Amino acid sequence: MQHYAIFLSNTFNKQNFIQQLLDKKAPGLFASFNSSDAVLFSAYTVQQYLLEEDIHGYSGIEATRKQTLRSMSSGEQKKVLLQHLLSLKPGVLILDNVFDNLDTAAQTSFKEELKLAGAHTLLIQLTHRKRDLLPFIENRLMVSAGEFVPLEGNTDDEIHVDDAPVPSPLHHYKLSTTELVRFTDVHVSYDSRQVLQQINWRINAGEFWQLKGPNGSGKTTLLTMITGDNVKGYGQQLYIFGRKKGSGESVWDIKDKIGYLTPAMTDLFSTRHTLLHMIVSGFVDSIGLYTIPSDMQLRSAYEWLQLLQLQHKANTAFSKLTQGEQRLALVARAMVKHPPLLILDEPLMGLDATNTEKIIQLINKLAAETSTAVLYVSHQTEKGLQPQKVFELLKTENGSIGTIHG
Ligand SMILES: Nc1ncnc2c1ncn2[C@@H]1O[C@H](COP(=O)(O)OP(=O)(O)OP(=O)(O)O)[C@@H](O)[C@H]1O
Repeated sequence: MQHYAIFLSNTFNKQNFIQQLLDKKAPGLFASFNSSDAVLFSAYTVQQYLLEEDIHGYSGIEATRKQTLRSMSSGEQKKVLLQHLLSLKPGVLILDNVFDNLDTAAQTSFKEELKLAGAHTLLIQLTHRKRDLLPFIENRLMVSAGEFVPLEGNTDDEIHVDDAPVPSPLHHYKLSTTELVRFTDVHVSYDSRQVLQQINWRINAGEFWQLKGPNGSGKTTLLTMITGDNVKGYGQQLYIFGRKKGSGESVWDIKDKIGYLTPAMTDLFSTRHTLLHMIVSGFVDSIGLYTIPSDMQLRSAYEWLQLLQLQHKANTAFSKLTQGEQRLALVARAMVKHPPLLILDEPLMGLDATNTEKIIQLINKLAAETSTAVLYVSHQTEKGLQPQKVFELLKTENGSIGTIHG
């Protein structure tokens, strides 16, 4: 079987290439794939099944699970999708950034399953990270001047971001406490299954934390309890910005003090908003800009674009930017108001090595040069990221427990 692993940069038109494979109109080297039906494993496919479940109450891939797809963690959703696609015994399986969101154990078991599947299914792996290339695929390609050519080098390149200062805040938050978040002996169960036990964690002003843990360990659950999007905190010793959960605090007050980024937000900006307006919208927490920005806000947004070295794209539609540029802009948007707490949920998902490095350097800089507390969430240790402390979730039979390092 002639499998292919293709290393891509974020500038390649991946969607178009995938569509050609699905339509059996693949060009040149890949024309031999056109005689077989292809299926796609990607974050987009998961989204499609979630939509299906939202509309019809059933996605069609969760048959072996009692739980809905929507309530599963992102890693669990990907595992279910792979099982489903492999059960179809497709002629061609396109793997788009297959290891995103997966912890080390899941990556190992995916590699084994894909190797077995490779005996009867042609695999085309598309990845933005060389370290994710499937070891058993010998045909390794990259794109150069629009052509597929043999891959050069086995390590990801490194880059450095501009050293301009972080723009100053336009407004200073007045908080009654320096303790932004406190969990004391907090536990969470879903349908009588305990997923978190005895969580004890404090996040103080200005600290730089990483929240880490394998798939399904409860990272999203903890995050949504902090942002006010999860009712599990009520009646427990959970304090957000000094107020006990359920003591009449407003969710909008909480959200006002938090800057938030998850890669899924990218799709929300599909309209014609310019990059500049998208950054400004961070001042008012809207998705896109619907109010007239003040001169100060516009000036500050330009300063952010300077830091990102994207001034020349200020009036470009956000949807027309490369994936790396969009992600840089979303970090800036979450940070423009210098919130007391900045939450970055898997901010590197789907990025190539160059953009990964840029975002990590930007995050380190924000944490070091501002008084914002940064909470970085991912399942793995990120090379180059410099959190002061790590809150690590470890799964046990009775739900995850948290340990603190650093
Ligand atoms: N509404 C819900 N109903 C039932 N189970 C749920 C619900 N929400 C979360 N869970 C379960 O709680 C556990 C923790 O999920 P959570 O999404 O917090 O994990 P995670 O650490 O963010 O995982 P991942 O890295 O895969 O995104 C998972 O086993 C998930 O299936």
